[in-house]
Amino acid sequence: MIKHFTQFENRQTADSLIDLALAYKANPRMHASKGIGKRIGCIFLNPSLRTRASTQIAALQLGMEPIVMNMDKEGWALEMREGVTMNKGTVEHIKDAAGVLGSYFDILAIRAFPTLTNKQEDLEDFVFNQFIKYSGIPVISLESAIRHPLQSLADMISIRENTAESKKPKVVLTWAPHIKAIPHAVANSFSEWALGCGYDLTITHPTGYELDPKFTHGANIEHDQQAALEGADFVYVKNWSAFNDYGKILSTDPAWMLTEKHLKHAKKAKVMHCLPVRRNLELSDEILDGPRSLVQQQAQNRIFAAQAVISSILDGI
Ligand SMILES: NCCC[C@H](NC(=O)CCC(=O)O)C(=O)O
Ligand SMILES: NC(=O)OP(=O)(O)O
Repeated sequence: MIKHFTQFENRQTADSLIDLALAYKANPRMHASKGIGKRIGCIFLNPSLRTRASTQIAALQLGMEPIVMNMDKEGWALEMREGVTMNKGTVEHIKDAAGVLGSYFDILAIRAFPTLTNKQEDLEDFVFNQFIKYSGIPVISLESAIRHPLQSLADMISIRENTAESKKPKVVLTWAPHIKAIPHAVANSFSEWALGCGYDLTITHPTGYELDPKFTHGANIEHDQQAALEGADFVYVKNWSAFNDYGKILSTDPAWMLTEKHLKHAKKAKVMHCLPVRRNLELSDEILDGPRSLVQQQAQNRIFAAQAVISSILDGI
């Protein structure tokens, strides 16, 4: 039983969510009436393909009614700050909006990306936490300013499925080039979950791309990408913008894009990415279309990750 799902809690909870997700993968309708009469609201303040579809499928497989609201495009502009005179662009205060949502739904799920300009606000996960504060019901993160726990849970499921029981895999998170300033959430959460699940994690990136140490404490940081990749069992490819020089792009060096050549000393490595991926910028076609790629499996596991999380929250309602 869990209340909110916003981050890695502990190994035991993670292991039981992974077990439950794998049980749902084997038998998606095994609790088809568990959520009958219950409603989940999925609130998107940013675009999504996988999270939007997989969360609805997960809820439907439990008998729940999902309602999706693209508040960024179709909702009133929300005021998040306390005590302001709303005489500018914002139309409705989060207190009022989240209060209403809390009365309509049994579970609320929110996607709220970072500003990448206001570091303090992003680090507090301000927008996401305003929904928790004012809705008064269980909340699931669909990717907040600093974390993407449903993605990480799906990633841990995918690693488990591709690891022999006796083996402790070497997991590498490698930075990749991008043309835009990209959030830290996926990289933060992947590090938090991989370390929390007891994996041997190496993170490699150009200097200046150090992540928030709160999420990477215990990982081996290696600036030499070749050295980091040696003997890897799993290579997670992801771009993120600088954390210290907040939200900045410090490098677009194409040499960091993972290709087969980079994996000559990691012959068995499986390659992961949360998607969407910019082909031949972040990751090469040859890898994405080849036998190493786990990206489709990861995306499929998003359904069962969400189903395990929703089911565990339903246990407490
Ligand atoms: N939810 C999965 C990733 C979402 C987001 N990617 C992006 O914004 C990609 C945008 C682009 O490629 O233009 C991220 O990395 O946090
Ligand atoms: N991986 C992921 O969260 O994808 P979407 O942004 O499409 O939901």
